[in-house]
Amino acid sequence: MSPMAAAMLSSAPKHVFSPTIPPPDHQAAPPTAIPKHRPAIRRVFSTALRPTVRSIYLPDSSSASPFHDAVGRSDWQTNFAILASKASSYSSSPSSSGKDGAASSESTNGNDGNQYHLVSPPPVNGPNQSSATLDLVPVTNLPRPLSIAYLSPAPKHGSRLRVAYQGVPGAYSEAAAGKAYPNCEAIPCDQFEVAFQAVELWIADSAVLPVENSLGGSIHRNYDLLLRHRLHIVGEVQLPVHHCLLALPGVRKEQLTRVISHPQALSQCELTLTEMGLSVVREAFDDTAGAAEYVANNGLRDTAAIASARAAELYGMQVLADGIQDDSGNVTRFVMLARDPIIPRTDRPFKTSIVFAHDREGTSVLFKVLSAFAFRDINLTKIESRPHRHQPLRLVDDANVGTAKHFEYMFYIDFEASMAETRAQNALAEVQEYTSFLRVLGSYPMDMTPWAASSTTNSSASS
Ligand SMILES: O=C(O)C(=O)C[C@]1(C(=O)O)C=C[C@@H](O)C=C1
Repeated sequence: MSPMAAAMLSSAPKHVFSPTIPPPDHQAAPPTAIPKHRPAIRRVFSTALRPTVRSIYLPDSSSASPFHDAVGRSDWQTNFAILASKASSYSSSPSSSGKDGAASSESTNGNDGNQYHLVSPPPVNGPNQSSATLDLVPVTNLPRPLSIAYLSPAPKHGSRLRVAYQGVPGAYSEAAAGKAYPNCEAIPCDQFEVAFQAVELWIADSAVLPVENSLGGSIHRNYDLLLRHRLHIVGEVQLPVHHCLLALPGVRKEQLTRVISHPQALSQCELTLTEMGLSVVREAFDDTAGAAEYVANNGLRDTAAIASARAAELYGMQVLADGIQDDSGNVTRFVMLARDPIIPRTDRPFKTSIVFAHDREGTSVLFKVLSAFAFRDINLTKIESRPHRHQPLRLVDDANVGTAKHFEYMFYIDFEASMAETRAQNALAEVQEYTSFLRVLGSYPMDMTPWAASSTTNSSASS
């Protein structure tokens, strides 16, 4: 890899900031760092068996220690978090004098039933020095040192790869996680942002999140989060999305007054729902499978959910109509995110994702950026613009009179080339000249797996 590519991929923060752009909201936590001032993620079980990462933000003062409860606890909790909270939960004992200048040491039973080993430091000024602070260290269950195995993004210690996704089991994102990382342990998160945090806090090894759908378009929230967080795109998966209309067993279409689902799913089925002649209001829900679970848990006989066939199975729902997406070739593209970038290669098709902003007036900057790729015959597969949150408006007129303002944007581009290729490095070197901010979000293998259009088309949607 050339020095330029290496610099771009290994030290993203170095080349990304311009004086006009403040640093991101927070940085990825290094493995051993305990997030003292970071909002806590706390686990809440919404069903007895299903751990879901939910973002309930608590002020740090609500925890007895800065470590305790700093990360969500659950079955899949990493040894990191267990170690961190153990290390912090050893309570200090009332003070006790040391004996005759030597460190004292004796055993006692703690309130928690553990046997503790009392250790006091030697008194500094002789035997009568009092109130040496005691550290209580449990004799049993001593904290074990971290080993290199826990510092690896890949689970070399024999466990399965932990992959965070947004939604609950049965969500399309769960299926995408399974396609991206076969045999992974999929970790449900209640929000996209929580999935980012789960990776940053080493609760998960990777996250798989949707960025665009062939019918519904971009999932803007994830574009914004890509910029606010420091994770790298290490891959992509395209998932055919086949929607079903689900209702409680025995419910007929005529009884329905409401359809709930993820906004993307609702928009992907809009025409079909209308054609089906349903007299229903549409309501947004956090995710498709969560909508099905909600209908099932609350016994709602007037409400249907748009979700997958797997969600129907999981939550005991009846499939009223199958294949209700407006196009049989409905596909959602997901990105795979990790704490570290992968090394770009040239032996297979790669894609690179970048984001940039410019602070020069005039529209020709965008034209120049695009021409940097066109000139080198690099195909662009996606362009997205998002409001520049730190600098939403630009004053064109110094006098600030009239309406001489225009919106400022961040531009996201995906192009078909690897950062290991000279033409891609040269294109980015040129782009850097025109822009005030440039960040490579990732250079990763393209998903080339052929997928068949859904065999069930919307015309088969029937009760
Ligand atoms: O709600 C789900 O099941 C999701 O996985 C989310 C999501 C999305 O955000 O676009 C993923 C794929 C489908 O396009 C519909 C919804």
